[in-house]
Amino acid sequence: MRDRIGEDEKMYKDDSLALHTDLYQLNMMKTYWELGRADLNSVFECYFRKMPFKHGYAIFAGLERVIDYLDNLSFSESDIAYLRDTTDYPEEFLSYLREFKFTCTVRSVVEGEMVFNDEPIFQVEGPLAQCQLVETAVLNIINYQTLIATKAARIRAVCEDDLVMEFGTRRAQEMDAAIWGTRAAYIGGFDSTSNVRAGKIFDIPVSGTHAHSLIQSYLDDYEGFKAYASTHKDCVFLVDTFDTLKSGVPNAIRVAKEMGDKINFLGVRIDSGDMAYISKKVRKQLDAAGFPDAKIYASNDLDESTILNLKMQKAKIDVWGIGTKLITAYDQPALGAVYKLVSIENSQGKMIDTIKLSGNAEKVSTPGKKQVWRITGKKDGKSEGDYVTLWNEDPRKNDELYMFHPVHTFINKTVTNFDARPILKDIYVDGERIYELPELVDIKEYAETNLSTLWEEYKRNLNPQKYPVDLSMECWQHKMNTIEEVRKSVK
Ligand SMILES: Nc1ncnc2c1ncn2[C@@H]1O[C@H](COP(=O)(O)OP(=O)(O)OP(=O)(O)O)[C@@H](O)[C@H]1O
Ligand SMILES: O=P(O)(O)OC[C@H]1O[C@H](OP(=O)(O)OP(=O)(O)O)[C@H](O)[C@@H]1O
Ligand SMILES: O=C(O)c1cccnc1
Repeated sequence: MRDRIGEDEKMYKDDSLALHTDLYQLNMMKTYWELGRADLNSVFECYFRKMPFKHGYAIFAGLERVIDYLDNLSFSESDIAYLRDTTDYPEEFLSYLREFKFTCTVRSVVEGEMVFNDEPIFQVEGPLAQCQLVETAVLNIINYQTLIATKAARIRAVCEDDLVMEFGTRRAQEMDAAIWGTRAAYIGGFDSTSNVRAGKIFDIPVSGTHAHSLIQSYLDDYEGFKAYASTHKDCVFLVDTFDTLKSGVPNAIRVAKEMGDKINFLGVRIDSGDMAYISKKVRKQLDAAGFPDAKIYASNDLDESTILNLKMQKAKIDVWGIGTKLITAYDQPALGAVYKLVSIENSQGKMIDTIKLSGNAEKVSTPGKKQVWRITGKKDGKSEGDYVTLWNEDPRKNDELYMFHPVHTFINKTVTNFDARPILKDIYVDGERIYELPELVDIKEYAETNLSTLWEEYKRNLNPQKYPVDLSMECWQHKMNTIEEVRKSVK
């Protein structure tokens, strides 16, 4: 009998995340282990192929959770017992898993960094079986969090300096998505969350108004607002339960006047109807009643395109509450990041770079262990593009850099007077973590300053210019040679 928390609970007391992987990873580990290949040195790299939401940049998020996963990666007794019950793995292999210790070197871009398609954003180097095991969880985490941080950045871009509140928990794809999605949204530019636990765990500012149910429970706007106001100092009244202009706002004003200094009447929230039309009317009502500083909050299936449209219509909205469309990445539910083997030790102990071919030129992987360099003009501090090199290259040694499109090579430029910054940083060296996680506010601030190095042309939400992600000549030539070699070998 396994050691369960309770009869009805599926969780195990010693639950671990080691089995948060696809069965095929364990099956491949078994092959490597049985045939003496488990400890061959290997390099895997993670990247995505298309910009999410057709946005000009993505914001990397997920490293904190990946670190939490890797720091604690080991098979528990119940994991081993489960595998014993459900697979034909021999005891020796189960013992190998029981002894498992993560000893890889991990490099990653840091959270808040701008990242682009077709460049490595995460790299794992070490024993083949270990690199293989972590693929699923690493992709699971990075795919989701990077997607949400990017969606948040798109929303932040149209909201300009307005406050943006995250309201997504109730619509999120379960609890983990709510918690980590909220954190990613904060990195991407949101100001606060409604999720109190996320506030507690990550120190994100928590904020909120009240729901229709409060008003419904009193069957009346006035009674509902009065009740809330008599029990809270800060008040934002939800005014659209029955009739925004005829009842909601007039009663909010009445209560605000009656309560005077006893409350901070922060404003009203609108959650339905034509928000351009209604917000303008509401603004007039509040101003006429002597509350020019009261803010108008809006929510209801908002996203960057409705917000932009509302702004175009000169809607008088000051604060935006965003749930569903952010937390579910409604218009693009997956980032599509992949994790590919780029180099493997052969039987003579030599590293051999590998490739995955495809009929589609953009899907052909780039062989070899690589670094990504952010190239920035020294004069203006603006990013010129990312330059992907083989590991042993250092563009800082060059006075000028020839940057060309890896598929359409006629698109090229020569860059001089530049800084080159390697963006893949050491996180673990031989299994030992050497990277200290920054505070979340610092990550958020980093994302913001990082973004200021990007030309406006790459930042607009609609049809942005394509930011260059180029291969160094050596890296490109190496890719061409490898393609040629593989083609010959399969003939
Ligand atoms: N002026 C506007 N311009 C563009 N989009 C708007 C405008 N006003 C509201 N919207 C958006 O249009 C959608 C309207 O949703 P819907 O048709 O469900 O109306 P609703 O007001 O929520 O309905 P109900 O009154 O039944 O709650 C929402 O996504 C909302 O954010
Ligand atoms: O629209 P979203 O972007 O997803 O933002 C979250 C939504 O959640 C609440 O509505 P809900 O109907 O769940 O509860 P309510 O009774 O408070 O309106 C809130 O009023 C928002 O409309
Ligand atoms: O505080 C709010 O207004 C809120 C919180 C969650 C979802 N919708 C609204």
